[in-house]
Amino acid sequence: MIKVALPNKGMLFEPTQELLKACGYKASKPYKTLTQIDSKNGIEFFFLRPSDIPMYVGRGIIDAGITGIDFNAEAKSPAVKVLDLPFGASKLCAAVPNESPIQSLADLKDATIATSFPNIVESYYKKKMDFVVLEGAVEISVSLGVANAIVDVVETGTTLKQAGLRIIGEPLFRSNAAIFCNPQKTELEEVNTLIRRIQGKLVAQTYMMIEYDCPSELLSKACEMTPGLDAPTVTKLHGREWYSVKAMVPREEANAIMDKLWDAGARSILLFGIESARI
Ligand SMILES: Nc1ncnc2c1ncn2[C@@H]1O[C@H](COP(=O)(O)OP(=O)(O)OP(=O)(O)O)[C@@H](O)[C@H]1O
Ligand SMILES: O=P(O)(O)OC[C@H]1O[C@H](OP(=O)(O)OP(=O)(O)O)[C@H](O)[C@@H]1O
Ligand SMILES: [Mg+2]
Repeated sequence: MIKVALPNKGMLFEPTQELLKACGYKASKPYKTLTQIDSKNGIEFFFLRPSDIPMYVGRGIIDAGITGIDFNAEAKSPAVKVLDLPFGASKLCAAVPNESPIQSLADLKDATIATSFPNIVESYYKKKMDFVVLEGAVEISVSLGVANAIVDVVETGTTLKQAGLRIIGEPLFRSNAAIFCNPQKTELEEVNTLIRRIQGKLVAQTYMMIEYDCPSELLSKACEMTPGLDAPTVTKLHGREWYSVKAMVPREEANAIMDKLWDAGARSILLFGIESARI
Protein backbone atom coordinates (compact mmCIF):
# COMPACT_ATOMS: atom_id res chain seq x y z
CA MET A 1 0.00 0.00 0.00
CA ILE A 2 1.45 3.41 -0.95
CA LYS A 3 1.12 6.58 1.11
CA VAL A 4 -0.30 9.74 -0.48
CA ALA A 5 -0.59 13.14 1.25
CA LEU A 6 -3.49 15.48 0.56
CA PRO A 7 -4.09 19.03 1.91
CA ASN A 8 -6.18 18.93 5.10
CA LYS A 9 -7.38 22.55 4.75
CA GLY A 10 -7.00 25.77 2.81
CA MET A 11 -7.44 26.63 -0.86
CA LEU A 12 -6.34 23.22 -2.16
CA PHE A 13 -8.58 21.11 0.11
CA GLU A 14 -11.85 21.10 -1.84
CA PRO A 15 -10.50 20.89 -5.40
CA THR A 16 -8.23 18.00 -4.36
CA GLN A 17 -11.11 16.13 -2.71
CA GLU A 18 -13.31 16.60 -5.81
CA LEU A 19 -10.56 15.52 -8.22
CA LEU A 20 -9.71 12.32 -6.35
CA LYS A 21 -13.37 11.40 -5.91
CA ALA A 22 -13.91 11.89 -9.65
CA CYS A 23 -10.93 9.59 -10.28
CA GLY A 24 -12.52 6.77 -8.29
CA TYR A 25 -10.51 7.09 -5.06
CA LYS A 26 -11.91 6.85 -1.55
CA ALA A 27 -10.11 9.99 -0.39
CA SER A 28 -12.69 12.04 1.49
CA LYS A 29 -11.40 13.30 4.80
CA PRO A 30 -13.38 11.89 7.73
CA TYR A 31 -14.29 14.43 10.44
CA LYS A 32 -11.36 14.96 12.85
CA THR A 33 -9.44 12.06 11.28
CA LEU A 34 -6.18 12.51 9.44
CA THR A 35 -6.00 9.26 7.46
CA GLN A 36 -8.22 7.32 5.09
CA ILE A 37 -7.49 3.86 3.73
CA ASP A 38 -8.54 3.08 0.16
CA SER A 39 -7.80 -0.63 0.14
CA LYS A 40 -9.32 -1.21 -3.33
CA ASN A 41 -6.72 1.10 -4.87
CA GLY A 42 -3.87 0.24 -2.50
CA ILE A 43 -3.48 3.78 -1.08
CA GLU A 44 -3.43 5.19 2.41
CA PHE A 45 -4.26 8.91 2.27
CA PHE A 46 -2.82 11.31 4.88
CA PHE A 47 -4.43 14.72 5.40
CA LEU A 48 -1.61 17.15 6.19
CA ARG A 49 -0.91 20.87 6.21
CA PRO A 50 -0.04 21.70 2.59
CA SER A 51 3.18 23.42 3.71
CA ASP A 52 4.33 20.22 5.51
CA ILE A 53 3.69 17.87 2.57
CA PRO A 54 7.01 18.65 0.73
CA MET A 55 9.02 17.58 3.80
CA TYR A 56 7.23 14.22 4.15
CA VAL A 57 7.43 13.48 0.41
CA GLY A 58 11.02 14.73 0.15
CA ARG A 59 12.13 12.38 2.95
CA GLY A 60 10.24 9.44 1.42
CA ILE A 61 8.05 8.99 4.51
CA ILE A 62 5.12 9.60 2.16
CA ASP A 63 5.42 8.46 -1.49
CA ALA A 64 3.50 11.24 -3.24
CA GLY A 65 1.40 14.29 -2.38
CA ILE A 66 -0.61 17.20 -3.69
CA THR A 67 0.48 20.68 -2.67
CA GLY A 68 1.53 24.06 -4.10
CA ILE A 69 4.72 24.53 -6.14
CA ASP A 70 5.51 27.51 -3.87
CA PHE A 71 5.39 25.31 -0.74
CA ASN A 72 7.69 22.74 -2.36
CA ALA A 73 10.18 25.46 -3.36
CA GLU A 74 10.05 27.09 0.08
CA ALA A 75 10.76 23.74 1.78
CA LYS A 76 13.73 23.18 -0.63
CA SER A 77 12.33 19.66 -0.93
CA PRO A 78 13.87 17.09 -3.28
CA ALA A 79 10.31 15.94 -4.14
CA VAL A 80 9.80 16.04 -7.91
CA LYS A 81 6.81 17.61 -9.62
CA VAL A 82 5.10 14.94 -11.75
CA LEU A 83 1.88 16.68 -12.83
CA ASP A 84 0.55 20.26 -12.78
CA LEU A 85 -3.03 20.64 -11.59
CA PRO A 86 -5.53 23.27 -12.76
CA PHE A 87 -6.15 24.94 -9.38
CA GLY A 88 -4.31 26.86 -6.65
CA ALA A 89 -2.87 29.27 -9.22
CA SER A 90 -1.27 32.15 -7.35
CA LYS A 91 1.66 34.51 -7.42
CA LEU A 92 4.00 35.73 -4.71
CA CYS A 93 4.22 39.51 -4.86
CA ALA A 94 6.02 42.16 -2.86
CA ALA A 95 3.84 44.96 -1.52
CA VAL A 96 4.30 48.15 0.50
CA PRO A 97 1.89 50.72 2.01
CA ASN A 98 0.23 52.94 -0.62
CA GLU A 99 2.07 56.01 0.74
CA SER A 100 5.54 54.36 0.86
CA PRO A 101 8.28 55.97 -1.30
CA ILE A 102 9.50 52.48 -2.33
CA GLN A 103 9.00 52.02 -6.07
CA SER A 104 10.96 48.96 -7.18
CA LEU A 105 11.91 45.47 -6.01
CA ALA A 106 15.53 46.63 -5.85
CA ASP A 107 14.53 49.19 -3.18
CA LEU A 108 13.46 46.29 -0.91
CA LYS A 109 16.95 44.77 -0.62
CA ASP A 110 17.54 46.22 2.85
CA ALA A 111 13.91 46.34 4.06
CA THR A 112 12.40 44.15 6.80
CA ILE A 113 10.02 41.87 4.91
CA ALA A 114 7.14 39.97 6.49
CA THR A 115 6.47 36.71 4.67
CA SER A 116 5.75 32.99 4.94
CA PHE A 117 8.23 32.37 2.10
CA PRO A 118 11.69 33.58 3.27
CA ASN A 119 13.61 30.99 1.21
CA ILE A 120 11.87 31.95 -2.03
CA VAL A 121 12.56 35.64 -1.32
CA GLU A 122 16.27 34.95 -0.63
CA SER A 123 16.55 32.86 -3.82
CA TYR A 124 15.10 35.81 -5.70
CA TYR A 125 17.48 38.38 -4.21
CA LYS A 126 20.42 35.92 -4.03
CA LYS A 127 21.46 37.34 -0.63
CA LYS A 128 20.61 37.09 3.08
CA MET A 129 17.56 39.24 3.86
CA ASP A 130 15.90 40.60 6.98
CA PHE A 131 12.59 38.81 7.66
CA VAL A 132 9.66 38.55 10.02
CA VAL A 133 8.41 35.04 9.27
CA LEU A 134 4.63 34.67 9.68
CA GLU A 135 2.22 31.75 9.25
CA GLY A 136 -0.54 33.79 7.61
CA ALA A 137 -2.53 37.05 7.61
CA VAL A 138 0.73 38.61 6.39
CA GLU A 139 -0.96 41.68 4.88
CA ILE A 140 -1.77 43.15 8.30
CA SER A 141 1.83 42.96 9.57
CA VAL A 142 2.99 46.27 8.08
CA SER A 143 0.29 48.31 9.79
CA LEU A 144 1.15 46.47 13.03
CA GLY A 145 4.67 47.88 12.65
CA VAL A 146 6.85 44.75 12.40
CA ALA A 147 7.92 45.17 8.77
CA ASN A 148 8.19 47.77 5.96
CA ALA A 149 7.00 45.44 3.23
CA ILE A 150 5.49 42.00 2.64
CA VAL A 151 5.92 39.19 0.16
CA ASP A 152 2.72 37.14 0.05
CA VAL A 153 0.34 35.15 -2.11
CA VAL A 154 -1.86 37.36 -4.27
CA GLU A 155 -4.82 36.06 -6.21
CA THR A 156 -7.46 38.77 -6.74
CA GLY A 157 -5.50 41.43 -4.79
CA THR A 158 -8.50 42.12 -2.52
CA THR A 159 -6.72 41.32 0.76
CA LEU A 160 -3.79 43.62 -0.18
CA LYS A 161 -6.14 46.44 -1.11
CA GLN A 162 -8.11 46.12 2.13
CA ALA A 163 -4.82 46.39 4.06
CA GLY A 164 -3.83 49.60 2.22
CA LEU A 165 -0.92 47.98 0.34
CA ARG A 166 0.20 48.19 -3.30
CA ILE A 167 2.18 45.67 -5.35
CA ILE A 168 5.78 46.48 -6.31
CA GLY A 169 7.20 45.13 -9.57
CA GLU A 170 6.72 41.70 -11.10
CA PRO A 171 5.76 38.58 -9.07
CA LEU A 172 8.77 36.94 -7.38
CA PHE A 173 7.30 33.47 -7.97
CA ARG A 174 4.32 31.87 -9.76
CA SER A 175 2.64 28.76 -8.43
CA ASN A 176 -0.16 26.26 -8.89
CA ALA A 177 -1.10 22.98 -7.29
CA ALA A 178 0.76 19.90 -8.48
CA ILE A 179 1.41 16.25 -7.69
CA PHE A 180 4.86 15.70 -6.20
CA CYS A 181 6.61 12.40 -5.81
CA ASN A 182 9.64 11.20 -3.90
CA PRO A 183 12.47 10.82 -6.46
CA GLN A 184 12.88 7.12 -5.52
CA LYS A 185 9.14 6.39 -5.87
CA THR A 186 8.34 7.68 -9.36
CA GLU A 187 8.15 4.16 -10.82
CA LEU A 188 5.70 2.71 -8.24
CA GLU A 189 2.70 1.19 -10.02
CA GLU A 190 0.11 2.81 -7.73
CA VAL A 191 1.78 6.23 -8.17
CA ASN A 192 1.68 5.88 -11.95
CA THR A 193 -1.96 4.76 -11.84
CA LEU A 194 -2.80 7.82 -9.74
CA ILE A 195 -1.05 10.11 -12.22
CA ARG A 196 -2.72 8.45 -15.25
CA ARG A 197 -6.19 8.65 -13.69
CA ILE A 198 -5.76 12.33 -12.86
CA GLN A 199 -4.31 13.07 -16.30
CA GLY A 200 -7.33 11.29 -17.80
CA LYS A 201 -9.73 13.40 -15.78
CA LEU A 202 -7.92 16.61 -16.77
CA VAL A 203 -8.12 15.64 -20.46
CA ALA A 204 -11.83 14.94 -19.97
CA GLN A 205 -12.28 18.38 -18.43
CA THR A 206 -10.37 20.09 -21.26
CA TYR A 207 -11.91 18.31 -24.27
CA MET A 208 -15.32 17.27 -25.62
CA MET A 209 -16.26 14.77 -28.31
CA ILE A 210 -17.94 16.02 -31.48
CA GLU A 211 -19.73 13.82 -33.99
CA TYR A 212 -21.36 15.01 -37.20
CA ASP A 213 -22.32 14.04 -40.75
CA CYS A 214 -20.96 15.81 -43.82
CA PRO A 215 -21.12 15.42 -47.60
CA SER A 216 -18.01 13.98 -49.30
CA GLU A 217 -17.05 17.36 -50.85
CA LEU A 218 -16.89 18.92 -47.38
CA LEU A 219 -14.92 16.07 -45.75
CA SER A 220 -11.35 17.40 -45.99
CA LYS A 221 -12.35 20.94 -44.92
CA ALA A 222 -14.39 19.51 -42.02
CA CYS A 223 -11.47 17.34 -40.90
CA GLU A 224 -9.26 20.45 -40.86
CA MET A 225 -11.81 22.09 -38.54
CA THR A 226 -11.84 19.03 -36.25
CA PRO A 227 -8.36 17.48 -36.48
CA GLY A 228 -8.71 15.64 -33.14
CA LEU A 229 -5.62 14.81 -31.09
CA ASP A 230 -4.12 12.51 -33.76
CA ALA A 231 -6.71 12.30 -36.54
CA PRO A 232 -10.54 12.27 -36.73
CA THR A 233 -12.39 8.96 -37.14
CA VAL A 234 -14.26 8.91 -40.46
CA THR A 235 -16.99 6.36 -41.32
CA LYS A 236 -18.99 6.19 -44.54
CA LEU A 237 -22.79 6.47 -44.16
CA HIS A 238 -24.83 3.63 -45.63
CA GLY A 239 -26.30 4.32 -49.10
CA ARG A 240 -25.21 8.01 -49.34
CA GLU A 241 -22.10 9.95 -50.34
CA TRP A 242 -21.94 11.30 -46.80
CA TYR A 243 -19.51 10.61 -43.98
CA SER A 244 -19.78 10.54 -40.21
CA VAL A 245 -16.83 12.24 -38.47
CA LYS A 246 -15.85 11.91 -34.80
CA ALA A 247 -13.09 13.89 -33.05
CA MET A 248 -12.06 15.43 -29.74
CA VAL A 249 -12.31 19.23 -29.64
CA PRO A 250 -11.16 21.73 -26.97
CA ARG A 251 -14.12 22.37 -24.65
CA GLU A 252 -13.68 26.16 -24.89
CA GLU A 253 -13.92 26.10 -28.70
CA ALA A 254 -16.62 23.43 -29.02
CA ASN A 255 -19.59 25.71 -29.67
CA ALA A 256 -17.74 27.89 -32.19
CA ILE A 257 -16.63 24.74 -34.04
CA MET A 258 -20.27 23.52 -34.14
CA ASP A 259 -21.35 26.87 -35.65
CA LYS A 260 -18.64 26.70 -38.32
CA LEU A 261 -19.45 23.09 -39.22
CA TRP A 262 -23.13 23.94 -39.57
CA ASP A 263 -22.39 26.97 -41.78
CA ALA A 264 -20.14 24.80 -43.96
CA GLY A 265 -22.94 22.23 -44.50
CA ALA A 266 -22.40 19.57 -41.82
CA ARG A 267 -25.55 18.21 -40.18
CA SER A 268 -26.60 16.03 -37.18
CA ILE A 269 -23.83 17.67 -35.15
CA LEU A 270 -23.66 16.18 -31.67
CA LEU A 271 -21.45 17.26 -28.77
CA PHE A 272 -20.65 14.89 -25.89
CA GLY A 273 -18.88 15.33 -22.57
CA ILE A 274 -16.02 12.93 -21.81
CA GLU A 275 -16.10 11.25 -18.40
CA SER A 276 -12.44 10.22 -18.42
CA ALA A 277 -9.71 9.30 -20.88
CA ARG A 278 -6.42 7.44 -21.29
CA ILE A 279 -4.64 8.99 -24.27
N1 LIG B 1 -6.41 32.99 -2.68
C1 LIG B 1 -5.74 32.02 -3.30
N2 LIG B 1 -6.06 31.63 -4.56
C2 LIG B 1 -5.42 30.65 -5.20
N3 LIG B 1 -4.41 29.96 -4.65
C3 LIG B 1 -4.07 30.28 -3.41
C4 LIG B 1 -4.69 31.32 -2.66
N4 LIG B 1 -4.14 31.41 -1.45
C5 LIG B 1 -3.19 30.46 -1.42
N5 LIG B 1 -3.14 29.79 -2.60
C6 LIG B 1 -2.23 28.69 -2.97
O1 LIG B 1 -2.79 27.49 -2.45
C7 LIG B 1 -1.79 26.74 -1.81
C8 LIG B 1 -2.20 26.49 -0.38
O2 LIG B 1 -2.25 27.71 0.30
P1 LIG B 1 -3.21 27.92 1.55
O3 LIG B 1 -3.12 29.33 1.95
O4 LIG B 1 -4.56 27.37 1.25
O5 LIG B 1 -2.52 26.96 2.59
P2 LIG B 1 -2.35 27.23 4.10
O6 LIG B 1 -1.73 28.58 4.26
O7 LIG B 1 -1.65 26.03 4.68
O8 LIG B 1 -3.83 27.21 4.60
P3 LIG B 1 -4.50 28.35 5.47
O9 LIG B 1 -4.28 29.62 4.75
O10 LIG B 1 -5.95 27.93 5.50
O11 LIG B 1 -3.78 28.28 6.79
C9 LIG B 1 -0.47 27.50 -1.98
O12 LIG B 1 0.25 26.91 -3.04
C10 LIG B 1 -0.89 28.90 -2.31
O13 LIG B 1 -0.01 29.53 -3.25
O1 LIG C 1 -5.48 38.24 -3.47
P1 LIG C 1 -6.58 37.60 -2.68
O2 LIG C 1 -7.69 37.05 -3.56
O3 LIG C 1 -7.12 38.49 -1.61
O4 LIG C 1 -5.99 36.27 -1.98
C1 LIG C 1 -4.78 36.30 -1.30
C2 LIG C 1 -4.94 35.90 0.12
O5 LIG C 1 -5.39 34.53 0.16
C3 LIG C 1 -4.52 33.80 1.02
O6 LIG C 1 -4.96 33.94 2.33
P2 LIG C 1 -5.60 32.75 3.20
O7 LIG C 1 -7.08 32.84 3.13
O8 LIG C 1 -4.97 31.47 2.78
O9 LIG C 1 -5.18 33.13 4.67
P3 LIG C 1 -3.69 33.19 5.28
O10 LIG C 1 -3.13 34.54 4.96
O11 LIG C 1 -3.89 32.99 6.75
O12 LIG C 1 -2.89 32.07 4.63
C4 LIG C 1 -3.20 34.53 0.87
O13 LIG C 1 -2.31 34.26 1.95
C5 LIG C 1 -3.60 35.97 0.81
O14 LIG C 1 -3.75 36.52 2.09
MG1 LIG D 1 -3.07 30.64 3.41
